[in-house]
Amino acid sequence: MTALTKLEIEQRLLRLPEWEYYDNAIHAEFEFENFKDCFSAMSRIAFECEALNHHPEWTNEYNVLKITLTTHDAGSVTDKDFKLALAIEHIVEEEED
Ligand SMILES: C[C@H](O)[C@H](O)[C@H]1CNC2=NC(N)=NC(=O)C2=N1
Repeated sequence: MTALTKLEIEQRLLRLPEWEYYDNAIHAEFEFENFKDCFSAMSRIAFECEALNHHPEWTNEYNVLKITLTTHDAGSVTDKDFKLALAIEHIVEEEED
Protein backbone atom coordinates (compact mmCIF):
# COMPACT_ATOMS: atom_id res chain seq x y z
CA MET A 1 0.00 0.00 0.00
CA THR A 2 1.58 3.29 -1.15
CA ALA A 3 1.64 6.35 1.08
CA LEU A 4 -0.44 9.22 -0.32
CA THR A 5 1.21 12.60 -1.02
CA LYS A 6 0.43 15.63 1.17
CA LEU A 7 -1.63 17.07 -1.70
CA GLU A 8 -3.64 13.85 -2.16
CA ILE A 9 -4.33 13.75 1.57
CA GLU A 10 -5.44 17.39 1.68
CA GLN A 11 -7.74 16.85 -1.32
CA ARG A 12 -9.40 13.82 0.30
CA LEU A 13 -9.79 15.67 3.59
CA LEU A 14 -12.07 18.21 1.87
CA ARG A 15 -14.78 15.53 2.10
CA LEU A 16 -13.95 14.81 5.75
CA PRO A 17 -14.13 18.17 7.55
CA GLU A 18 -13.85 16.58 11.01
CA TRP A 19 -10.41 15.17 10.19
CA GLU A 20 -6.97 16.82 10.34
CA TYR A 21 -3.63 15.72 8.91
CA TYR A 22 -0.43 15.95 10.95
CA ASP A 23 2.39 13.66 12.17
CA ASN A 24 1.89 11.28 9.18
CA ALA A 25 -1.66 10.45 10.31
CA ILE A 26 -5.23 11.73 10.13
CA HIS A 27 -6.99 12.59 13.39
CA ALA A 28 -10.56 13.26 14.52
CA GLU A 29 -12.40 13.81 17.78
CA PHE A 30 -16.08 12.96 18.27
CA GLU A 31 -18.30 13.90 21.17
CA PHE A 32 -21.44 11.87 21.91
CA GLU A 33 -24.42 12.38 24.20
CA ASN A 34 -23.03 9.97 26.79
CA PHE A 35 -20.67 7.00 27.32
CA LYS A 36 -23.21 4.45 26.09
CA ASP A 37 -23.60 6.12 22.67
CA CYS A 38 -19.83 6.54 22.39
CA PHE A 39 -19.08 2.93 23.23
CA SER A 40 -21.85 1.72 20.93
CA ALA A 41 -20.20 3.61 18.04
CA MET A 42 -16.82 2.14 19.03
CA SER A 43 -18.25 -1.40 18.90
CA ARG A 44 -19.62 -0.81 15.43
CA ILE A 45 -16.33 0.74 14.30
CA ALA A 46 -14.46 -2.30 15.68
CA PHE A 47 -16.44 -4.64 13.37
CA GLU A 48 -15.64 -2.39 10.40
CA CYS A 49 -11.93 -2.47 11.32
CA GLU A 50 -11.97 -6.24 11.30
CA ALA A 51 -13.76 -6.29 7.93
CA LEU A 52 -11.20 -3.87 6.44
CA ASN A 53 -8.27 -5.41 8.34
CA HIS A 54 -7.23 -1.90 9.36
CA HIS A 55 -7.11 -0.67 12.94
CA PRO A 56 -7.14 2.71 14.65
CA GLU A 57 -5.18 4.18 17.51
CA TRP A 58 -7.96 5.55 19.69
CA THR A 59 -8.81 6.74 23.16
CA ASN A 60 -12.13 7.08 24.89
CA GLU A 61 -12.89 9.24 27.88
CA TYR A 62 -16.56 9.18 28.93
CA ASN A 63 -18.40 10.56 25.84
CA VAL A 64 -15.34 11.59 23.81
CA LEU A 65 -13.64 9.42 21.20
CA LYS A 66 -10.28 10.47 19.74
CA ILE A 67 -9.09 8.57 16.67
CA THR A 68 -5.77 8.51 14.81
CA LEU A 69 -5.45 6.64 11.53
CA THR A 70 -2.18 5.77 9.83
CA THR A 71 -0.84 2.77 7.95
CA HIS A 72 2.06 1.33 9.92
CA ASP A 73 3.30 -0.74 6.98
CA ALA A 74 3.62 2.43 4.83
CA GLY A 75 4.71 4.75 7.66
CA SER A 76 2.08 7.27 6.60
CA VAL A 77 -1.49 7.76 5.36
CA THR A 78 -2.85 5.48 2.63
CA ASP A 79 -6.15 4.75 0.94
CA LYS A 80 -6.90 2.26 3.73
CA ASP A 81 -7.01 5.11 6.26
CA PHE A 82 -9.51 7.01 4.13
CA LYS A 83 -11.71 3.92 3.62
CA LEU A 84 -11.85 3.47 7.39
CA ALA A 85 -12.35 7.21 8.04
CA LEU A 86 -15.37 7.23 5.70
CA ALA A 87 -16.86 4.16 7.40
CA ILE A 88 -16.33 5.84 10.80
CA GLU A 89 -18.08 9.00 9.58
CA HIS A 90 -21.16 6.98 8.54
CA ILE A 91 -21.29 5.14 11.85
CA VAL A 92 -20.86 8.33 13.92
CA GLU A 93 -23.56 10.13 11.91
CA GLU A 94 -26.01 7.29 12.58
CA GLU A 95 -25.15 7.15 16.27
CA GLU A 96 -25.69 10.90 16.67
CA ASP A 97 -29.31 10.71 15.33
C1 LIG B 1 -1.12 -8.38 8.79
C2 LIG B 1 -2.08 -7.23 8.77
O1 LIG B 1 -2.58 -7.02 7.49
C3 LIG B 1 -1.42 -5.95 9.23
O2 LIG B 1 -0.72 -6.12 10.44
C4 LIG B 1 -2.37 -4.80 9.30
C5 LIG B 1 -3.43 -4.88 10.39
N1 LIG B 1 -3.98 -3.57 10.74
C6 LIG B 1 -3.30 -2.44 10.49
N2 LIG B 1 -3.77 -1.28 10.90
C7 LIG B 1 -3.10 -0.15 10.69
N3 LIG B 1 -3.62 1.01 11.13
N4 LIG B 1 -1.94 -0.14 10.01
C8 LIG B 1 -1.38 -1.25 9.53
O3 LIG B 1 -0.32 -1.20 8.90
C9 LIG B 1 -2.08 -2.48 9.76
N5 LIG B 1 -1.62 -3.61 9.31
